[in-house]
Amino acid sequence: MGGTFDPIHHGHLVAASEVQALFGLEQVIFVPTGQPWQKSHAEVSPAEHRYLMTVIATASNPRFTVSRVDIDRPGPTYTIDTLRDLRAELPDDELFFITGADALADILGWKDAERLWQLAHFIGVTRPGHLLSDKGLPEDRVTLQEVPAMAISSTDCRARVAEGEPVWYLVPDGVVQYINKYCLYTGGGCGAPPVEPLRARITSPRRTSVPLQGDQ
Ligand SMILES: Nc1ncnc2c1ncn2[C@@H]1O[C@H](COP(=O)(O)OP(=O)(O)OP(=O)(O)O)[C@@H](O)[C@H]1O
Ligand SMILES: O=C(O)c1ccc[n+]([C@@H]2O[C@H](COP(=O)([O-])O)[C@@H](O)[C@H]2O)c1
Repeated sequence: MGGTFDPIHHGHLVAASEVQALFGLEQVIFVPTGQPWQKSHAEVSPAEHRYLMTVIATASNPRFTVSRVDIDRPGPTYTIDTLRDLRAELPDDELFFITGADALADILGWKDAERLWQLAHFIGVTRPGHLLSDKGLPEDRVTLQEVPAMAISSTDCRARVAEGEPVWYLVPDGVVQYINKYCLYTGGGCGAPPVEPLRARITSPRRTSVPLQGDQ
């Protein structure tokens, strides 16, 4: 499932969980966009924040994982590249791309749209306020799927935080706390240290200030 996830919310998670169960998918890979070229760049939070919120939101589900392919690839994010990268990582697996009704309606305007169908099967899910239709799309490569209606959008979540309104239960608890910690969506930072790519921290040497028993 590709998305800007700014922030990830329960609408994304319910749709992914429902499709995973109905289609018997081994795993759902959440792929936060690097530079979503159809959204105003100035308004999109740094990719590392969006990636970490997605990791926090999905951590408890053994069928959910998060990929860095889009945020590690420079330049605008195109699904044709996402699917090629995932295909290279998973050469033997069948790929499904989960997308909401609003995104599905625009898909013919995506880069190399006519080639997308060779790389994955597309599952379009219902979304309150948007008509779900596969008109003009190849029938054998697109499946429409009704999912429990969650009238939540990232836009609304950002607006609520900016107004000082709660986003509890619209997004996972850990994401609420992450938003507060880094003062996201408030129009200014709050002195929290900037996030570094997780990769860089994992590869740096481990240190402990607590001497282990028997040391000295
Ligand atoms: N409530 C929802 N129900 C079903 N699908 C959703 C829902 N919210 C988002 N999606 C789908 O999830 C994918 C990623 O969405 P995205 O990260 O852009 O979230 P968003 O809520 O639409 O964000 P924004 O409000 O910033 O545009 C898209 O395919 C979108 O259609
Ligand atoms: O490939 C494209 O041209 C393209 C254009 C717009 C959106 N997408 C993908 O659609 C998914 C949802 O995007 P968004 O902007 O609604 O978060 C995400 O995976 C995007 O990379 C892809």
